[in-house]
Amino acid sequence: MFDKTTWIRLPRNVVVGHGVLPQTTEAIAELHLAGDPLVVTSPTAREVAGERVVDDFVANGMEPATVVVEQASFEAVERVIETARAEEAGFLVGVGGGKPIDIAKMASDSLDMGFVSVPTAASHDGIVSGRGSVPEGDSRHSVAAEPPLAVVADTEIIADAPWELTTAGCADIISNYTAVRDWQLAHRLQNVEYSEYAGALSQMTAEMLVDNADSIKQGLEESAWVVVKALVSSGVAMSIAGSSRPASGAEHLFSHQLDRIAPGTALHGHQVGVGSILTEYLHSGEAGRWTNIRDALAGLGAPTTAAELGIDDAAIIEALTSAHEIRDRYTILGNGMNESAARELATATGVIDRA
Ligand SMILES: NC(=O)C1=CN([C@@H]2O[C@H](COP(=O)(O)OP(=O)(O)OC[C@H]3O[C@@H](n4cnc5c(N)ncnc54)[C@H](O)[C@@H]3O)[C@@H](O)[C@H]2O)C=CC1
Ligand SMILES: O=C(CO)COP(=O)(O)O
Ligand SMILES: [Zn+2]
Repeated sequence: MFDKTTWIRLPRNVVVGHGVLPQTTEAIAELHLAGDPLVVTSPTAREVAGERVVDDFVANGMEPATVVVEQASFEAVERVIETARAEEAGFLVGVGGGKPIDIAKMASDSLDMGFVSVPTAASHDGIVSGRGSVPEGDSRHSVAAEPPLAVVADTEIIADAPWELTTAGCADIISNYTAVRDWQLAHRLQNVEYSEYAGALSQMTAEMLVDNADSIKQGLEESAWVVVKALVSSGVAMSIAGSSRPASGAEHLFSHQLDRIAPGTALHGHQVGVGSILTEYLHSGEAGRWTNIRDALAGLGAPTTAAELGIDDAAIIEALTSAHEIRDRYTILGNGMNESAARELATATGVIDRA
């Protein structure tokens, strides 16, 4: 008997473009959500977009409340949940970079409430996905959470964000190459369920971003457009898969370990980009495609070395040798790398200098 079931949870309205922020109210009206919004934002994002979103809600006859969060923590998620209950909010709107969006996403999952994502930076694909990432104990990877009902990405605002956030978003997309490689390997070796559609979409998204690299330049608003579209596509791939597998393999495990070993030093996307150089080398060897990944990252102005990440060599080796331990996700790291193999890999790829 055929007994497969799948739920693909996707945003209904995705609005991307120059000056679309005021269309947030319209994109939400179409969703027929009941009640008033609770806007979850951060101090900077409030200035660049949050206040305007609140004013537009008021102009449309709503009574919005606001919570300003600074850190991605369960304490912040709890604060949002309590405020939503106290204010009797009907739905949540995350305005900002990855942190306020994750917090709104996680809170809406607990509250069983609709959630809308208004990214002010294109820093990674969490701004459009149904995955939430808040550190808990030793865990840094994402978990299933409420996907946004709508995404409103104003490229004028995103293009004005610090450039490194955009190059981090690019690198998060480029890392899809190795994530899919790891997923296919896990399918072949461990019979992990693989989705051809999600794998192909994720891989194509990385290819299209690299093919369009010429239009990704500091000061060009088109860059924000290209990167946001790629992040949406990557988020859809994760929704089709029902997991982060299409966009997260060993390069993400490496990055999650760096988040523990050297917290707050480098951006998520930049770390996974360097991780991708390393794991592509493991997949295809010295003559393989790792140089294409490195050159694509370098061309976009994303880091390709430990020094450019601002992370010391010892932390790179520690992350490489411990990354296989942190999640039940089979990758090219297998049962783990020993220290000499990790050092050889990191020096062969130029991520660290030979001692
Ligand atoms: N849910 C998921 O699947 C994923 C979640 N994450 C999480 O996302 C977080 C990192 O995301 P980020 O976006 O880097 O963090 P973030 O929300 O802290 O933003 C980074 C910085 O950019 C500033 N910023 C944002 N937009 C701006 C604008 N338009 N103009 C000026 N400044 C602006 C913010 O104020 C902040 O200082 C981490 O907590 C990480 O764990 C990372 C990857 C995937
Ligand atoms: O960052 C992600 C995809 O780009 C999410 O991956 P994780 O599930 O490893 O956190
Ligand atoms: Zn990522």
